[in-house]
Amino acid sequence: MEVSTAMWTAAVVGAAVIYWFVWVMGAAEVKGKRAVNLKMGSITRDKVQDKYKQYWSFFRRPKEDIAAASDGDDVPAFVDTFYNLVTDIYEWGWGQSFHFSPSLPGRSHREATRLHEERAADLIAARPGQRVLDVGCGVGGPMRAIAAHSGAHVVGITINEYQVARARAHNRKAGLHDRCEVVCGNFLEMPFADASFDGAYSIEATCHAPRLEDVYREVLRVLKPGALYVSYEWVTTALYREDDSRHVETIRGIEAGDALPGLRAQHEVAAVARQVGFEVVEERDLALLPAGPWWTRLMMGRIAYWRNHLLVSALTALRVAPKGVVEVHEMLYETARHLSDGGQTGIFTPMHMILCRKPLVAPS
Ligand SMILES: C=C(CC[C@@H](C)[C@H]1CC[C@H]2C3=CC[C@H]4[C@H](C)[C@@H](O)CC[C@]4(C)[C@H]3CC[C@]12C)C(C)C
Ligand SMILES: C[S@@+](CC[C@H](N)C(=O)[O-])C[C@H]1O[C@@H](n2cnc3c(N)ncnc32)[C@H](O)[C@@H]1O
Repeated sequence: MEVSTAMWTAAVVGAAVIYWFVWVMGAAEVKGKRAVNLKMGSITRDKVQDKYKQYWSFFRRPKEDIAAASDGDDVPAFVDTFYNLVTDIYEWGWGQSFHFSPSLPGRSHREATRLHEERAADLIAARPGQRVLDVGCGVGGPMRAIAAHSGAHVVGITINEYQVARARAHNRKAGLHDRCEVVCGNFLEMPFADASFDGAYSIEATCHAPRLEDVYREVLRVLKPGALYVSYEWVTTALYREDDSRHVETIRGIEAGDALPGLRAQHEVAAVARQVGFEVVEERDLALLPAGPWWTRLMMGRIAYWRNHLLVSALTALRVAPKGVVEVHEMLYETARHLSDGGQTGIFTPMHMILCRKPLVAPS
């Protein structure tokens, strides 16, 4: 074979391999966000690396320091930065629902995710004609599933503008834009009138609040008397021991890589709900048996993580993805390790469910 023919053959085969790697292997879970389209939210390309460094130096501090700094008031701005950095990577590698769910034998991750979301809608008895609030809605995976399942009108709030744009685009594409609304705002000071919702839910979102009571008080304010609120909370369980250095490392790793100002203990959640004025109807860790393990989805993906690491490195080298994406991806990889350790040891759960009711008569 002539040299030029060999070179052409190598070039064509190389291009086919790259095409296959980027476009065909693409997303780990849901097609729709491709690696070549990874943006870093509303951060301009040249600022990604700096923003990541600022984020990391803020959240890797001990939780006491985060709470002490401006009394926790800086937290929402850094959470916003976090979601600018991770939203596209989450969509690309996980899907449109940014949460975990118990695994179900014989069911796909997508089905298990949807059933976990529908369970929230059923717990608050959401139905057609109602106006339901999604506290910390992400790009709206749960919102669309709940609107479709219950027939209710869902209003979501997120601090991150980029997520608002993504969620609205997904709502339109799904033909649910008449029943799903998205608002950009802080769930610690919501731009909604008192007693304006028939129900509310939060899925793995209120863990970002520096003080849980602040977000629960806001939810209580906007609910009508008698309305129900369900939350899936990230907490440490009774198995967590502060004197075990491996436990501490796992929990610190989860907090730093997930923009959390400090995980709460499981037993604190109901106390906070009662303190702000809710009646607690039920609370239960949805990760406990007979539920299938939620963390296996993270562990099964080790090979996928390496493929994704190679992809983001190649795309950064080719200047398709902005500088800094590799670091963000690396941080998520580390976080996944801590999360699955937390799940396997049982010291952490991302699905402590609490169901509350706003009393019909305000306590005097
Ligand atoms: C509720 C929160 C987010 C929970 C999860 C949706 C995300 C937590 C960790 C994320 C991921 C970790 C590893 C990534 C992997 C390295 C990459 O190749 C593809 C995406 C990941 C799987 C990513 C996906 C989303 C998570 C599972 C928090 C923030 C309160
Ligand atoms: C892990 S995501 C979960 C999103 C969604 N519940 C889901 O399951 O797909 C957490 C969400 O909480 C939102 N959030 C965090 N802190 C917030 C705040 N102070 N005000 C409003 N939204 C906030 C984030 O922007 C993000 O949308």
